[in-house]
Amino acid sequence: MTKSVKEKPIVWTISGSDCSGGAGIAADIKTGHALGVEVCHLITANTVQNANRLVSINPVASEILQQQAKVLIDDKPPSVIKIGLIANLEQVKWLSELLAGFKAKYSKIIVVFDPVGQASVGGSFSALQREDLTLLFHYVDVITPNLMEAQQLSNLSTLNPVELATKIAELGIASVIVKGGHSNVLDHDGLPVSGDYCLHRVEQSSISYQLSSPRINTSYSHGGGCSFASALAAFLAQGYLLRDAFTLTKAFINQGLAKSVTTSMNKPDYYGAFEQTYWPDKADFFPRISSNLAEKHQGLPPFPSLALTDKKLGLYPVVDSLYWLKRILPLGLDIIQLRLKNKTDSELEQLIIAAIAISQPYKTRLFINDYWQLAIKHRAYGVHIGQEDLQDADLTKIQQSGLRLGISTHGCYEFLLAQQLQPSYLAIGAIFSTKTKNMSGQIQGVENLQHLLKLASNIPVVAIGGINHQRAERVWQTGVDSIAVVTAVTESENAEIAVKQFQHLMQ
Ligand SMILES: Cc1ncc(COP(=O)(O)OP(=O)(O)O)c(N)n1
Ligand SMILES: Cc1nc(C(=O)O)sc1CCOP(=O)(O)O
Ligand SMILES: [Mg+2]
Repeated sequence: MTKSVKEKPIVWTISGSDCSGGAGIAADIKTGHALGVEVCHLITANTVQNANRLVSINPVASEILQQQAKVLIDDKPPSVIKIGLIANLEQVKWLSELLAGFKAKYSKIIVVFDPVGQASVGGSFSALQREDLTLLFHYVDVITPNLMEAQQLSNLSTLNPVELATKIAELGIASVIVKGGHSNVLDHDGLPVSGDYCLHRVEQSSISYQLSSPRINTSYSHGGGCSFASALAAFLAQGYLLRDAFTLTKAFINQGLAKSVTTSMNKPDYYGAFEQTYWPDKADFFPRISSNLAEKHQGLPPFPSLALTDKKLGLYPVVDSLYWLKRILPLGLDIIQLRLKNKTDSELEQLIIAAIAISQPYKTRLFINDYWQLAIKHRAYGVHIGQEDLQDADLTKIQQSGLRLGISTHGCYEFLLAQQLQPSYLAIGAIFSTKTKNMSGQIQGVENLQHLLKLASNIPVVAIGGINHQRAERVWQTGVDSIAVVTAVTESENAEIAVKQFQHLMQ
């Protein structure tokens, strides 16, 4: 079904027009449409340029921009505003005032700023210095400089993206993404990589995300920077968390660069336009996630498989007591989880010992949630670990003890990172909202589950969160290997019948 304009999130782009059609507004509109958002455009300057040179800038009067903002704000209010070329100080002042008003009235608007400085064909787009933009920085949520722009913004000469981003964040911007497309970093095999770094401040602390991909060489990248920021804006407008919007954006850029390689080969000396393609859905274009967790476990062998011959895992009940285990184990399931919460240490150990003993006579694989030390100690079949516990869990120990490992993920960043660890299965949640656990901000929906399944290697995937009988069919049709449920079994009128109905659906 096609989305109506009303259903589509709206992104405003406030940037310059590139008459050659490769960068600026043209790139923003093509990117937005490729990714399913509506784009309104306020043109800050009418540039004269072609593939070889930048001839002139020609700013548009702020009064016209203000009139455009005024007629659009009630008619097509933005979820995200993407800012590109700002041509002069008068525009900085106008934009700062506009954003101050919007931020006061519509607190959810996200502002993404791509600080367009140098033209890639040579020449400068604007004489504005970092100091001239100070006022504007107050209203920017995410800034996306390349390495050169990051050096200008930070007043540092280093090429280290961490140092650059940290310094830029001091300007008062919550999230800084330093694009590494122009860096000279090599991977372990001496091949050039393109690494992007994101520093994200949340309240008093900060989180960082680092993505890397093999460098794609093409001379058709004109407008790639604008497309990066507008893709990020489009994903954020669709409700993706920053880490997922960042990952999807990197994949979109890789996909576009790869597409233009063939064109580039025909005309190697011509500087052509970046190709905006479509929703990134090929695993090959998604980046590698660099993180302490991934580095720590590099070289760790895959976790043991679930040895599922050629059938799917099917229904995966997650229960919180021995009562439920005893009731459900005789129903012929391939997998079950004991998820204990709010127990004392001695209660936990006794319950886990008993659960393992009770499940012995059955073919059902018993996973213990959270308590990996006890699962190892008492030789459970497997352990399920969530994102909060993943950093501290000793995966090497779990691996060496022969336990199977399941990992929870919520969105493409966590999914790709967990997949790099090669667990026995990956869970994706929450598919729908659920009363069992507070998953706000992490609801995937069936459409996103479908996108994530395209990134899956041969590791079985479990869908979890808010899945009941009514919703199960749609979820099962995506091709997942298993559906995990809590309340659809434990709060059903008759658990045995509920299990049978799910089993029937997943035959
Ligand atoms: C199959 C499956 N998927 C996800 C979860 C959630 O695990 P986690 O993120 O560790 O959260 P808690 O269950 O500990 O609240 C799960 N248990 N099982
Ligand atoms: C325990 C749990 N983990 C989730 C995740 O997304 O990681 S969702 C969830 C709750 C599942 O319960 P119900 O089937 O009752 O909705
Ligand atoms: Mg947990």
